[in-house]
Amino acid sequence: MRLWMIGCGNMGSAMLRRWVDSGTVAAGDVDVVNRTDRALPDGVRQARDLPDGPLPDVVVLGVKPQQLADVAARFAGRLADVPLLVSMLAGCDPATLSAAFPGPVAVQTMPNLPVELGRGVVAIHAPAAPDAARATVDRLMAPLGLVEWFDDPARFAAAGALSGTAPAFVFRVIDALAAGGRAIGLSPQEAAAVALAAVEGAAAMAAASDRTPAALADAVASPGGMTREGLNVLDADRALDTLFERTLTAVARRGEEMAAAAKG
Ligand SMILES: NC(=O)C1=CN([C@@H]2O[C@H](COP(=O)(O)OP(=O)(O)OC[C@H]3O[C@@H](n4cnc5c(N)ncnc54)[C@H](OP(=O)(O)O)[C@@H]3O)[C@@H](O)[C@H]2O)C=CC1
Ligand SMILES: O=C(O)[C@@H]1CCC=N1
Repeated sequence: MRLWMIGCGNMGSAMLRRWVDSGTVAAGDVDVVNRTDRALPDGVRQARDLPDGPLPDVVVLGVKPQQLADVAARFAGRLADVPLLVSMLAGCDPATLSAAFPGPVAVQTMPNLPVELGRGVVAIHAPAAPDAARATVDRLMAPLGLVEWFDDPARFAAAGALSGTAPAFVFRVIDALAAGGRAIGLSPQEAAAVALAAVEGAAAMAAASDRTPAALADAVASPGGMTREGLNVLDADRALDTLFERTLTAVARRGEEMAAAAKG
């Protein structure tokens, strides 16, 4: 599959590394347009402009949403006959993408950073995409992790808000657990190592188990033991639930603002 990627920063390069590592795309079949060179897989070509020659099978758009108008002004004409445009721009729906880039079938996605390890989530929204385009997108996204299509825009927005941002919140949780470890006497290095290993093990166990996370938490909490005392703090007044409800509500509200701005 031949790809052109316009904007290949933190998120685009994570996807690209997985595509190349998994053999989904050959590095030599990828041309990246960035404003400056980035560390990308060997064999990927990068430049300041689109290459001459035949059009690719797919254009992947990975700039910031605020840069959509600029890149459309520069590249839309050249891309009019490309079959498929896959965007990762938060808030830019298929209609907005098609208005900016007339011609290709426009597919809105919301990936997250762990796609680099094939352990990510990719939410996809393209209700009008024909079956052939959907099949190409599925082939491209399958090696990245969990792939979910949402025809309903509100559910896509909610899923993307959760999946796109959750890695950042989990990274914060790792740091917060380490801070807790320091507070009870561990060195910074010890606390960081123990917190990360505990989160990694717990996430892997939750993924492998047929028990719910709540049941697994109960399995950790021996009656009358240490864990129950800690859970009592987290659960009091729904403290942790309330914190994440407020967090995701703020995320969703910002997503709505970005979607409104993208529509102009
Ligand atoms: N980071 C994440 O976890 C997620 C990000 N996204 C989406 O991915 C997109 C990119 O985000 P992210 O990777 O974090 O941001 P980055 O800033 O890391 O990447 C943006 C890339 O676009 C390039 N770029 C900017 N302007 C132009 C231009 N005019 N022409 C060509 N290339 C350009 C930048 O190059 P340079 O650095 O040289 O300016 C950079 O490589 C956003 O739309 C975001 O909504 C979606 C889900 C998760
Ligand atoms: O913060 C953002 O807007 C992007 C989308 C989800 C993750 N990063």
